[in-house]
Amino acid sequence: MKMDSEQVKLGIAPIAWTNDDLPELGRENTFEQCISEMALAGFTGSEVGNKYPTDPKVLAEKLELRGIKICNAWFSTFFANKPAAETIKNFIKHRDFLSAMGAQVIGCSEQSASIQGQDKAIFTEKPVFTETEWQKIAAGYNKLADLAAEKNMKVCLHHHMGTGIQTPAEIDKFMQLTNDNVYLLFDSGHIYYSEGSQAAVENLLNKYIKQIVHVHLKDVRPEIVARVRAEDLSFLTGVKMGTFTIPGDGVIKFEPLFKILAEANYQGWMVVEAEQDPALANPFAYAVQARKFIAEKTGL
Ligand SMILES: O=C1C[C@@H](O)[C@H](O)[C@@H](O)C1=O
Ligand SMILES: [Co+2]
Repeated sequence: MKMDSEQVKLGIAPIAWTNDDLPELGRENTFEQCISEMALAGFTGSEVGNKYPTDPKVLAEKLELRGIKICNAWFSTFFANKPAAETIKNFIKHRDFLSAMGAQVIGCSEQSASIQGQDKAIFTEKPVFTETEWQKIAAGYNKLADLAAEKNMKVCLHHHMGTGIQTPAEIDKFMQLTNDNVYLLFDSGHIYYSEGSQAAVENLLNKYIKQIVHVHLKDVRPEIVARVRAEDLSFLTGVKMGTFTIPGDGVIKFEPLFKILAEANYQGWMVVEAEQDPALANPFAYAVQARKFIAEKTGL
């Protein structure tokens, strides 16, 4: 399915080079190596990792040399279990940094009670929000959306394993409770991991296609997910074992996803995000392979 390169841009996340959730993975990889290899592999966008310069001017100079733009950076919200003012204060700083970098979306995840970074069984110990918590979350995201709009930006929710907004029902609840200016970040890997079927991935994309403003292209190795489930392992143990990989290297069929996006005239970034152990999965080699796969399937 052909996609229009004027409308859809391709990025890649630094997490394959250096994993912020597991700093021992890729500690040796430098920021310069990471962005140079992204560019060499044919990507024009990146998200932000913890080795990136925090001064927008310095960061922009390094990226411009390589033809790369910042398209998003992860932001953690804690509306259910901390005072809203705390999240809002941090959000404004994050928003202003991303705005200075020219990004148009802000991908957020509700991290209250999240177990994604903890040594807990990912399939059985995730949080479930109470009605009061849902109300706090919805009010908080409505506020963030208004703050983002002040800079002509959009807030989108990253549904994520190990959080209270992981399953289709939880995503539906979030989208119903929030205003129309709160959008969705679609992550193919997280919805497959949660539900275990291609149908769930396609259903979510189809259902919210008009409200999806950012896409993470992530593939899943089902044999690793089966072990994580059978042995009650944590999310990060799974990552180290190879839960995720680049599109085209796992179980997800990406052709139907590209078709849904193209037919809906999706405009925005698609970001390859495949955290693996860089000592086992060379990030540059995987980036080149991912870029080739996307070119073959979309013409981008
Ligand atoms: O967008 C993401 C950011 C990472 O920190 C996270 O754990 C990863 O799985 C993801 O989808
Ligand atoms: Co993601």
